Amino acid sequence: MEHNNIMFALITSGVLTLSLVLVTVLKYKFIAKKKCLLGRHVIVTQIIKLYIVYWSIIFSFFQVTGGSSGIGKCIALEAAKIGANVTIVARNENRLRSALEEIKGQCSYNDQKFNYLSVDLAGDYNMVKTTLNNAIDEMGPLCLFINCAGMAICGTLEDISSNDIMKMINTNLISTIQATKAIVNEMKQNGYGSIVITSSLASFCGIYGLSVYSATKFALRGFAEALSMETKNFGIKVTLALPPDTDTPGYANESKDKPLETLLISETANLFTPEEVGRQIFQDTLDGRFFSTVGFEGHMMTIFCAGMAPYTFYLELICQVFCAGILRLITVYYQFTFDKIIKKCKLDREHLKNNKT
Ligand SMILES: NC(=O)C1=CN([C@@H]2O[C@H](COP(=O)(O)OP(=O)(O)OC[C@H]3O[C@@H](n4cnc5c(N)ncnc54)[C@H](OP(=O)(O)O)[C@@H]3O)[C@@H](O)[C@H]2O)C=CC1
Ligand SMILES: CCCCCCCCCCCCCCCC(=O)[C@@H](N)CO
Repeated sequence: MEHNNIMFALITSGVLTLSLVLVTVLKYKFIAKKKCLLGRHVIVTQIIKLYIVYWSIIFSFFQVTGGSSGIGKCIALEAAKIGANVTIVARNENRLRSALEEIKGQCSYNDQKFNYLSVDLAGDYNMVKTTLNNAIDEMGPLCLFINCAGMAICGTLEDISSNDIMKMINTNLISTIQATKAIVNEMKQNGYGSIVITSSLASFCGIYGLSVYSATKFALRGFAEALSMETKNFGIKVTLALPPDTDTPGYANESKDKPLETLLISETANLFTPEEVGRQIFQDTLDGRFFSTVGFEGHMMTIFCAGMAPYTFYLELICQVFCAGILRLITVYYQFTFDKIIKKCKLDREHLKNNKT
């Protein structure tokens, strides 16, 4: 009996090993033809998947808009670490040059290529298209395009100037639409790649003091879902990045005149470092996920606010189907706390005003 068990165990493990090797060889042989696997559902064991995906990234070309600062720069650093050729895009050349030096410092291979492009992505479309496509001609087929340019100007609607409104619409919405339009055809012709649209948790929940900003970020959600539908049959994956408050230069700038209500409500989803957020966005993009966020509240909101967004794996779909109802109840509690914050800030402001008079 003992002898039979040993034989059975040996034969089973032999068959399993052989089938794993066979699957790997077939996948490797089939997939190796693709220059880039980003977003590909490489259905082999996790270890082999990581090896093949990361192997395919070496010397693949990535473009990161808003890559001279904050979250965009951190994503560019992650790409450089695993061997990608990286181009960062922004307006200010001094910041681009210093960011590029930092990114070069993270490279893993001597012949990785790095470049920067100084262009206003919300400016003339033909200039944007020419600039981005010249870089592609120079650096090779585009594998991953990350839209990270954006900014927030905080304040109640009556306090936001029409100039600020146009600035947020141009920077957050027009720049992403124009930059993506400029490269999408190239990616479709290649038949592979990934596009990241950086929105915000404020695209799931309109926030006091971020009315116009939330509008631009809600719009990016619709843009990402539609783009995902348009590109999925061309082997392209779209990732919608939904960061909570992230401690970047942009965050420091927007905090200068941020209403207390906005600060206290946004704090609900905590404050993260750009490294944490950038690493998560990069990893989720490699995994071909549609939603990318960090933190408990962020993940709860992607389950609750899924709507008609594409799901990436069955567990995510099951959570959305069975948890959306109860999460709706939980959001009532959050709305109750937000209302309390807003009432208290209003009362405090009135007391302060009365004490002054
Ligand atoms: N920080 C946060 O709390 C959160 C940020 N986000 C989003 O993440 C993204 C990055 O934010 P963050 O890292 O804080 O921002 P930063 O201000 O740190 O960086 C923004 C980058 O975008 C570039 N940029 C801005 N406007 C343009 C333009 N018209 N054309 C080309 N490049 C432009 C800037 O460079 P230059 O000025 O030289 O052009 C800079 O490189 C934004 O879309 C933001 O809305 C979302 C949620 C939270
Ligand atoms: C379903 C149960 C959980 C519900 C939790 C609700 C929490 C809402 C918090 C919203 C935080 C918005 C941060 C915006 C950050 C941003 O974009 C600004 N820094 C501008 O850059």
